[in-house]
Amino acid sequence: MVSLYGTEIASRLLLGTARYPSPAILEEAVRRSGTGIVTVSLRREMAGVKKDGDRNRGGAFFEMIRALGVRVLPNTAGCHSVQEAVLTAKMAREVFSTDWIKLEVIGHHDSLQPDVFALVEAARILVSEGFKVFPYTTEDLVVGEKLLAAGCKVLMPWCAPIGSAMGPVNPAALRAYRAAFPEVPLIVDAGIGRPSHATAVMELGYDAVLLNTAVSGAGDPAAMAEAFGQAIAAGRMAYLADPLSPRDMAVPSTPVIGKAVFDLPPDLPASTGRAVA
Ligand SMILES: CC(=O)[C@@H](O)[C@H](O)COP(=O)(O)O
Repeated sequence: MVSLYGTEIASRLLLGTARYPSPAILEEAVRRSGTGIVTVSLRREMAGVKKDGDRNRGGAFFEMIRALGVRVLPNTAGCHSVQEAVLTAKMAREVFSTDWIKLEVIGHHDSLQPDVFALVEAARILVSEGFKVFPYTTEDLVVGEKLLAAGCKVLMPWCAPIGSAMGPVNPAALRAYRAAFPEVPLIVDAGIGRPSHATAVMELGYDAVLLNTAVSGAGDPAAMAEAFGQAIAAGRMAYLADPLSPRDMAVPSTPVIGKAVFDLPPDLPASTGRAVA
């Protein structure tokens, strides 16, 4: 269970809904992942409506998402300014009847790195209008503090650029971020490529993982979704089980007391009591 804005969610995997080979495969992936939250890009779906002229396209997709029976976290993917993000969030609130919003304000064309200045500003506006904001951010500690001061109760640092599948490129920064915000639910968002990446960030103590491309772009998205569900649960269990820290020196894993002796020196009295193998 993870608690996000006072709502208890059973799965620690948040799944994106973009770029699946078909709606049926998306549905199957959601089901097999065990996720309790899917994120949906309002802007992307509405843009699709404009492009192909099919005015039902966006509506049909949103209906299908609603029918999945999981919580919807609309997102502002593709927004590049405060105004655009705020407007998209308001439209999403109407379409999905939710005050939850995953806030993305993209600042850099190639890396899709968030514009953290605009992000903080948009978060401040949306919180003041009653939204529960999930900000997609970098692992910058100061930006994290400013987002909390703006009223965010959850932080979502990236582990690598969106869609890159690189996995955690800066584990030390993610560790420092976790340590800096011990009481805040932290969700790693973007850049995860494999289930082992998700396990690794969960072992650092992150509360959940949000991912899309690693599942939708896999050869078998539904099977990959299930693998991610299990990997995230395993990482959480390992974190709670208090894993060892790495050491520089070898430490025998077999106890030496009472071990068998293979070649006793000839002058050793039998009274030493050492076993002879
Ligand atoms: C779907 C969504 O919200 C993405 O913008 C998100 O950041 C996931 O990134 P990946 O596709 O790299 O998992």
